[in-house]
Amino acid sequence: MVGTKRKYVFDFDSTLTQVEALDVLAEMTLRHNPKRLEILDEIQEITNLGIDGDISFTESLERRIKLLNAKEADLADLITELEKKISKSIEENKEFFHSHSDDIYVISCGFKEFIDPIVEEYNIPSNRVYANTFKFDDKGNIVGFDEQNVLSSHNGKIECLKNLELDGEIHVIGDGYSDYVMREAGIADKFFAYTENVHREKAAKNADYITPNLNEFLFVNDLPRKISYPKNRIKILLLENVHPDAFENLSNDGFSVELVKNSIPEDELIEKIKGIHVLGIRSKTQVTEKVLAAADKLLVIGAFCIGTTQIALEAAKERGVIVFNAPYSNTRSVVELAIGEIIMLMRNVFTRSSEIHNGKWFKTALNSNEVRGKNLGIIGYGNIGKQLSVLAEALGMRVYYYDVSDKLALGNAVKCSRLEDLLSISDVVTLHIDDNPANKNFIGEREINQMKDGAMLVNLARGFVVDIPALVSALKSGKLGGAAIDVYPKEPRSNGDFETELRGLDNVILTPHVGGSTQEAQRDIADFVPNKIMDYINSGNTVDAVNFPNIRLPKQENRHRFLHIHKNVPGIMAKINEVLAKYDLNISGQYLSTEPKVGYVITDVDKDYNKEVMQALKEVENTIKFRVLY
Ligand SMILES: NC(=O)C1=CN([C@@H]2O[C@H](COP(=O)(O)OP(=O)(O)OC[C@H]3O[C@@H](n4cnc5c(N)ncnc54)[C@H](O)[C@@H]3O)[C@@H](O)[C@H]2O)C=CC1
Ligand SMILES: O=C(O)CCC(=O)C(=O)O
Repeated sequence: MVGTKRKYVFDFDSTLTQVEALDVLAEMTLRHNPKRLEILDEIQEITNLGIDGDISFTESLERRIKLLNAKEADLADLITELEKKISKSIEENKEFFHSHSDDIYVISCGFKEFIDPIVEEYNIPSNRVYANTFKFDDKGNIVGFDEQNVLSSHNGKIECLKNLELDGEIHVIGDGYSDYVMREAGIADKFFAYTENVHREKAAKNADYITPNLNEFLFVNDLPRKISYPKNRIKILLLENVHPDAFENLSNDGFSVELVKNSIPEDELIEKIKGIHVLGIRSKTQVTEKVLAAADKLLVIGAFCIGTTQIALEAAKERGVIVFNAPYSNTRSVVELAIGEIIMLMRNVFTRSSEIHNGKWFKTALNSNEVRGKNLGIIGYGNIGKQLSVLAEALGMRVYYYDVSDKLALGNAVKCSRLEDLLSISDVVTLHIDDNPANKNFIGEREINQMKDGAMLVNLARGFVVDIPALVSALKSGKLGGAAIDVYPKEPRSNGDFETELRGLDNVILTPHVGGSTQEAQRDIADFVPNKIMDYINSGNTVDAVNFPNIRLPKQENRHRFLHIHKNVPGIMAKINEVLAKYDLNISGQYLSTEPKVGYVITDVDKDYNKEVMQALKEVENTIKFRVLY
């Protein structure tokens, strides 16, 4: 055991465990009581009044025990329940309790009958647990508590700690007012407000330090801990109203997450990005080289969408910033909208609908056609294009497709090797090419002229791929029979006014870039992208990264993991391995993946090593980023 001068005094309820034990006991004993809910509320209120110091603790205890109606026999079940409710970060750091056992005390206003067996697992013996004890009658009913015990009285913890006469610096870790007062009374040196389970304003306000979990406490005190860096220190900024599930997923894993509704312009982002470890965006936020240069802590960018050209991907790579996207989450949503729009355009539905909105009845079959048997030309036969192909065939359409890459036809779809072949045969042309800047003005006057007279154009890809003035003039002249446009060369950063030359034209469906905006897609993205982010932060995995060598890593158990991102220059791996050899590390696995510009090497090592090796690895020439994970 390691002996130190410092002593650690832990509270029990809501600190070592996630719950207040007497509340759990009440849930059990009142299970069959018809007034259960009322009594539970009352007990909870009394608990809080006691914890916050608003009524005397003795009074709180007396009133609760009376309402509890518990028996000695209930305690075994309570202990079983509490064993399942140990605070997450306490459970993770069992090793700390074992290695520092001699310096750890529990001072609680709870009861030894259930605290002792719980903390025994954490190597804290009964003689270092200070708590109340129950009084039982001869039938085994809990009828009271030992009133002589100082802990049953108001501010009893002060008295208890004083009586212990501990030497050395005393740190108190707890969630309530009764913990803080030990510091206020001058018998503890520091009070850490423990907020993993409950954030009590009074305790937090009076704390020397607010610790959201034990990892943070161990980190700031440089004590042995399960994880290298407390997750609450990792700051995540999510822009553009990403689905709240993303916030939940990332916060539940312990990260500090901020949600912002809109996209923010470059100059604001340059300021806001400082100190941020993870940035989440959708299609509007431009992550430029200047933004990346200001991003002093940035590790990952999550694009909560498919497209990633809004991000300076190369610059991110060179700075060791990994980019993930959600390549499939909104595919189906785009496809369904495309199908709907194709039918609406072919039936001229929006024209008819606008007429009625304007008070005009015009029943006609003019320019209204079924899609069955018509030719659909899909440009870009990727994830969206292919799925659309299958659904369109199911509706009886004849599908033609064109793609720059060689793509296998699904169903009876026919591949066109020249764009003009597709344009000249299609009744509806739909664009699903990617957001590569080279696709600018992909459909212009020349391509429109190659289309059938009266054909329809659908664009759910990117605004810049269509030359809008050419489209407007083709719609006005009647060369094209209609269009459905979801994306625009310039889109606003947030909801509000918007102007486009396409406004007011007949049989033109205009939507505000909502192809992927369904509950299903956004929920799926909010699951997919955070998982990628967490996987990289927590274990170094880069599988599915858009701009980075992909490495799928095995889980490391009982090892430390070195993540080294470097410029891919000759001899760099030799230098890294030279350092590892110099410090005599025992390597259990090494994984390397490189791209022309960067290399990513992961080394799993035995836990005992000279920590100077970390600085030495950071100093290897051409190192971009270095992290240790455990
Ligand atoms: N409106 C919206 O809300 C949404 C729009 N999108 C857009 O849809 C695009 C396509 O998405 P996915 O199908 O998932 O992408 P994908 O990458 O699976 O497919 C794109 C296909 O286009 C092909 N392509 C690229 N340039 C081409 C060209 N000049 N000529 C012919 N083929 C070309 C590629 O070879 C690839 O097969 C995304 O890049 C994004 O810009 C995606 C999701 C939602
Ligand atoms: O809904 C979004 O934020 C963008 C959808 C999109 O265009 C994409 O996923 O690339």
